[in-house]
Amino acid sequence: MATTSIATLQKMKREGVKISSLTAYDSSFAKLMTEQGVDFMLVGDSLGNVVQGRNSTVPVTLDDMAYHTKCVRRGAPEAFVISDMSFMTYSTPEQTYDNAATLMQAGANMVKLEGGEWLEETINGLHTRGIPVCAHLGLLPQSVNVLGGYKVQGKEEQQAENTLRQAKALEAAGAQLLVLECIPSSLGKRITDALTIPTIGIGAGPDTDGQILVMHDMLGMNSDYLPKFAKDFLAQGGSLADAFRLYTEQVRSGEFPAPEHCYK
Ligand SMILES: Nc1nc(=O)c2c([nH]1)NC[C@@H]1CN(c3ccc(C(=O)N[C@@H](CCC(=O)O)C(=O)O)cc3)CN21
Ligand SMILES: CC(C)C(=O)C(=O)O
Ligand SMILES: [Mg+2]
Repeated sequence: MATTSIATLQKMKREGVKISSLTAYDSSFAKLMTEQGVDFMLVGDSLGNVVQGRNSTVPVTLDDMAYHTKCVRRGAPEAFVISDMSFMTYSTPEQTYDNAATLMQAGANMVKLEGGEWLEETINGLHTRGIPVCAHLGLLPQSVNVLGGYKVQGKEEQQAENTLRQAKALEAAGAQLLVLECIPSSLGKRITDALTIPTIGIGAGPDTDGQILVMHDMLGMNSDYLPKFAKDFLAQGGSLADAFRLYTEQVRSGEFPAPEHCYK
């Protein structure tokens, strides 16, 4: 399989080919999902929830992220891998450069940071120093204690305009990819249309340039509670390989996400 790069993802946006991505935390799953056509993987700090059994991503450390990034990289030597910068590892630009370097040297191709305009200088500094950046707007799970829960963001028109403005600012600062989490489909479309960089949605509607899900959610493993945007592909696929293959097929065809996975 051809090696994916940021250039591949840019081309997919230009040509209207939907991007399929999943979180990955270990080598075995990274290998399997890459073989089934998943375009890129995110080593998400959601590992705090699904691997470590915590109730938020706040306790996850940079060492945790580096460890799982190494595991994923070993399973998929040619894949495009993004690693989340964990809580409070990107508070200042200087601190961010050191910590991002640790993740890049662990095997990441790009790092992801949660937040808006306050990150402009940091993103520009990373980009200038050769570290590609994925931004993340909408619901920011590392801010769950500020938000008071995991809620849909950008429902009011003023909030929506604010998010759109931040998206443009982060693109201008050098972000090359943007994750949009838990926002109305209409806002997902507005932001996607306004940017030249690809947008990757999780609960952001069908019109983002690509989709991402937490692997455990798309395998139906989150037994107590599944977010509205999740879908169990193992139930339909019958095997892990088929679940990953079906997911990519349904993202490509636009069958996923369906209206029941989206916010109005
Ligand atoms: N397993 C797992 N899946 C995830 O998607 C995920 C994690 N863990 N951990 C980190 C964050 C937390 N995330 C979450 C968690 C819950 C909702 C959720 O329950 N959303 C409500 C919105 C309700 C509303 O405001 O209307 C929903 O019903 O979908 C959303 C995102 C996404 N990330
Ligand atoms: C939900 C995705 C986008 C994420 O940031 C994570 O898995 O940590
Ligand atoms: Mg994350």
